Amino acid sequence: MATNAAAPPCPCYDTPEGVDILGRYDPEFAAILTRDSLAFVAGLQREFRGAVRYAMERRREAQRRYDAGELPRFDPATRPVREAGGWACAPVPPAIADRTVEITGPAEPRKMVINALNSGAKVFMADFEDALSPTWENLMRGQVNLRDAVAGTITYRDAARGREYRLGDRPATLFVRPRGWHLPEAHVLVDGEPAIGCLVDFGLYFFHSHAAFRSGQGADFGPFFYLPKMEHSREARIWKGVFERAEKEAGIGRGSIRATVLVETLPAVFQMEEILHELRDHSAGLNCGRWDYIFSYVKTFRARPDRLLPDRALVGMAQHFMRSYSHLLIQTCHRRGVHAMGGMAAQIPIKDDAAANEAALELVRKDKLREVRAGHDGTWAAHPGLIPAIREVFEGHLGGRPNQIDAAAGDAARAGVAVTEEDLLQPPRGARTVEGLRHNTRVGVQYVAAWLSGSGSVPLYNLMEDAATAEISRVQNWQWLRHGAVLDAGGVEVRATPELLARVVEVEMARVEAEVGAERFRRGRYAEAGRIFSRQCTAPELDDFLTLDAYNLIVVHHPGASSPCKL
Ligand SMILES: CC(=O)SCCNC(=O)CCNC(=O)[C@H](O)C(C)(C)COP(=O)(O)OP(=O)(O)OC[C@H]1O[C@@H](n2cnc3c(N)ncnc32)[C@H](O)[C@@H]1OP(=O)(O)O
Ligand SMILES: O=CC(=O)O
Ligand SMILES: [Mg+2]
Repeated sequence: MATNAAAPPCPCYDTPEGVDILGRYDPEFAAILTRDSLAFVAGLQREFRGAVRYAMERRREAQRRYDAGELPRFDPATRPVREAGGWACAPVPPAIADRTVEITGPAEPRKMVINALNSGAKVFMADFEDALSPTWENLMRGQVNLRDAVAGTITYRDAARGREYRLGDRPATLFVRPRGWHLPEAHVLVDGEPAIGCLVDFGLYFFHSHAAFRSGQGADFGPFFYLPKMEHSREARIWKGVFERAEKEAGIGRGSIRATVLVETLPAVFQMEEILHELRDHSAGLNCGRWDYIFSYVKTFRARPDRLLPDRALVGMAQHFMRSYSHLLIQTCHRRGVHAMGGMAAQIPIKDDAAANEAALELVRKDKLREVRAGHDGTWAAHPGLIPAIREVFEGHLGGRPNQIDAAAGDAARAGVAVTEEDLLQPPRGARTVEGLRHNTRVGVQYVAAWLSGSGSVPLYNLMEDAATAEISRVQNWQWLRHGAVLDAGGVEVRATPELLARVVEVEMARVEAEVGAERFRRGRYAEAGRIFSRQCTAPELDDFLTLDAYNLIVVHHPGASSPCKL
């Protein structure tokens, strides 16, 4: 009997004991997902998963207390940490003394990574978080891009436009933002369970790049990270443990790794000193993640009809609670000797209308001037086209100094120690309108459609939209419906109800279809996005994260991807 010729061995990842890869096999990804790098990631999972589970349970428990009427506040138990004058964070590494302008963008596409590194910004924050839809392809390509960026070998050819991309002479210094603690990575199983997403992001990048980074960009320090969405210093303590383990395994000095923590949840603003204290040997300061912070304000106060937000467009840094947050962050960082980073203005360049473009740039300039006058040491830019204007504002104000950490100057310092719990919680003021409900819906649906299709940051109506800004749209609609907010409809008052939202979704979906064209609408995931967004806005209980709920829709399993080969 004739036998089949031996089948070619099926390509699959070579995994250590207890690790399974369910994502598509690709030889490029296999160079990232090596047996040794996966063993490193698995070690992190096994040591820290219990602590992460506990921290997530404590988040839920705190929320139950807020739902019952308790307000977030400074913790009396950690008063000594806040009031002690005798401690400071480790000195700032010379390589990141000057962070006046930082560009952010997703770690994939590759072209964007090169553009960001060449943008003239001091730092590029490569994002696995708000700006990246965490598909397997994006995550793995992002890892490939960052490895090549650190090695200095990253190039890209845009065949359609006949353009070559390569690194310039003075690339920005790389920071990497892994996902938040709450997100799983369903394509990597450790002991049969989905891995913790941020430990996959951190672990793979650290494993492949720490040596090249430290001998190149970091000048003996690094790698550098941004840490998102924490709610309590116990979560920073887990990162400290992760860093110490990584440093030990890599044989590099304790305190090499540095991280800037985004203060972008309402509970975390009451924990800034404690977070810096936990990370004091690894700290690279704090950042005002203003968009997630607004999202978190709504989420924390989900049960309270007295905390309804006005239209999203009115909740800016001029609101008392936002200004107080930025001032307290600056005071805290400067007291402890680290950078107080500003946040993201949502405007991006407008290509086809010079006057509108100038108006957008002016808004960015004003925002940045407010930041640097308040005492921020640097800030974020969403787009390379904004960097000259932002640099001019920051460098003009700093007058040759790399930062103003020691200056004790600025509005925040002048405000003294006066930022109180009441300041931080003061409800924002402004109108609530049906147009606001419509705008939230139009933006939310388009963002979810883009995210499901693999794009985590998109331009919509001349603004940058990412997971954080989209979350505001979602939770604001939910909050208004939940509490039956009275909305202004051009002089007439109407109440937010599920029926009103259903009508708004119908009208806005039709408008989006007309704007993007019937063909793109049909091929895109707009209808699915409309259903998800509506469901989320009308859910009896608020989902913690839009991206957690929608994550299953972007998971694509290839069960034969890791050894022993099962195909
Ligand atoms: C709330 C937060 O977390 S904020 C931080 C997370 N969010 C982000 O990082 C958003 C970053 N910004 C972006 O993703 C983009 O600017 C967008 C999606 C908003 C707009 O991008 P585009 O539609 O590509 O803009 P546009 O067409 O004007 O781009 C012009 C060029 O600039 C490049 N570019 C635009 N933004 C960036 C960026 N942030 N980094 C690097 N390059 C960029 C584009 O790749 C394009 O390059 P090319 O000329 O070589 O083709
Ligand atoms: O991550 C930044 C934010 O504003 O959210
Ligand atoms: Mg954020």
